[in-house]
Amino acid sequence: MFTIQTLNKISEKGLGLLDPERFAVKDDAAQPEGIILRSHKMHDMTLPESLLAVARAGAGVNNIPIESCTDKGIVVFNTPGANANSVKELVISGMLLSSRKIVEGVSWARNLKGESDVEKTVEKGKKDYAGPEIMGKTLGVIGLGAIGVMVANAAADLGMNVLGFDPYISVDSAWGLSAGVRRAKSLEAAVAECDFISIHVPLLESTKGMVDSSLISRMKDGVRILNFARGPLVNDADIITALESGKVAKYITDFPNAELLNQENVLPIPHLGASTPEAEENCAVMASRQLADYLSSGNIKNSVNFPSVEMEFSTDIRLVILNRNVPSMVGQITSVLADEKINISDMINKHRDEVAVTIIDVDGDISPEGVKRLEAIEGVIRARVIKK
Ligand SMILES: NC(=O)c1ccc[n+]([C@@H]2O[C@H](COP(=O)([O-])OP(=O)(O)OC[C@H]3O[C@@H](n4cnc5c(N)ncnc54)[C@H](O)[C@@H]3O)[C@@H](O)[C@H]2O)c1
Ligand SMILES: O=C(O)CC[C@@H](O)C(=O)O
Repeated sequence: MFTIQTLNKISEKGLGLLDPERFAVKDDAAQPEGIILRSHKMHDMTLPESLLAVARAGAGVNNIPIESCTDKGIVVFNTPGANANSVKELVISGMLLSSRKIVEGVSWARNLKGESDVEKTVEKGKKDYAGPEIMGKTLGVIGLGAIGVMVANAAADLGMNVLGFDPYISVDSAWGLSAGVRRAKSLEAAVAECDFISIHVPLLESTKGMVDSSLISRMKDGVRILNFARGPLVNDADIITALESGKVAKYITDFPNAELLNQENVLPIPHLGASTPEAEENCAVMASRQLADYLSSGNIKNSVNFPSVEMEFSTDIRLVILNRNVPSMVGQITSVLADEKINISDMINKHRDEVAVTIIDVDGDISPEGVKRLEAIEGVIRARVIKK
């Protein structure tokens, strides 16, 4: 039986896939083997010794201490693309809301409650809430992954001129882009001629503060910037200065904070990008499946810190070993098994950057001492036995 701890509310559509005979799902557990979460920040948490895997029901993993997880042999998963459509729809709404003064107009109309001739006042006052269409305007999309590609394509379908920038674009994303999306050769070139700029990159040391005064100075006056990726990608002090001078007309952000709320031209959205039943279910289903598969078979799909690996069971007993990607690991592991007189039925070894995964199906049982000998090999991070 594996214990799965949930650190946020996770859709039952996903958790319901976890067989109750094999998985106990709890929101409080001292020694869980698995964790499923959304935006809960794990950085201050002591990682339990029992923890084998963390599944992020979502895309961003900046709330998870990835390096510590890797060092402790904890496999971290995310759910690429599972909430992309939900974010795309909100980005398109964000462009429309900020261009057409819809929020201001709605708020004005609500305040007419109780007035005698509302129809007449509406027709007279509506001129203050006119705003331009987005068709024919230029959008710059920074980051062309699951969300960026969908945003770029939807904007092109709405008749916008779209420029995309992503120096690390994947082959799949490049194939998925509409022919109408133009490629910008640099970040500066991507933003220079845009009426709207939408950011869709992960929060990393290298992307933190990427929208700062220097980049803003390259933009058109009156540009509207959309941030549905992560707050710290935009330098708050610099965007506030630009909003106050009118250089930036609107900042539409899914990550409001106290300072930004003081700004009239900030459109604050309470992190609703992935808050649709569809996205919540897609993410929960994907996260639950990936976590259950790893715990019960050692197979890995969509991990952000260990390689993908998959092998059908060929016997009833399987060893899953997470190790450093250094020479002679497989030789040392198999010689321990030979010493223990254990026959290997099938085996796979995959590496990614500094780490590797070795799955070995064996014919006989392996003793706890045998597992300890495997774990004692320098470079082995973790070894465990799975019985089918
Ligand atoms: N608001 C929300 O609720 C919500 C929901 C989902 C994702 N997100 C955020 O959006 C981000 C993107 O999500 P995704 O699903 O598209 O991820 P993704 O991994 O599919 O795409 C990210 C893209 O950014 C590109 N990239 C990385 N560094 C770059 C740089 N310096 N310049 C340009 N491009 C760069 C990558 O090559 C990749 O193509 C996530 O990391 C997450 O932080 C927010
Ligand atoms: O779970 C959420 O509501 C937000 C998820 C989102 O920020 C993500 O990175 O996928």
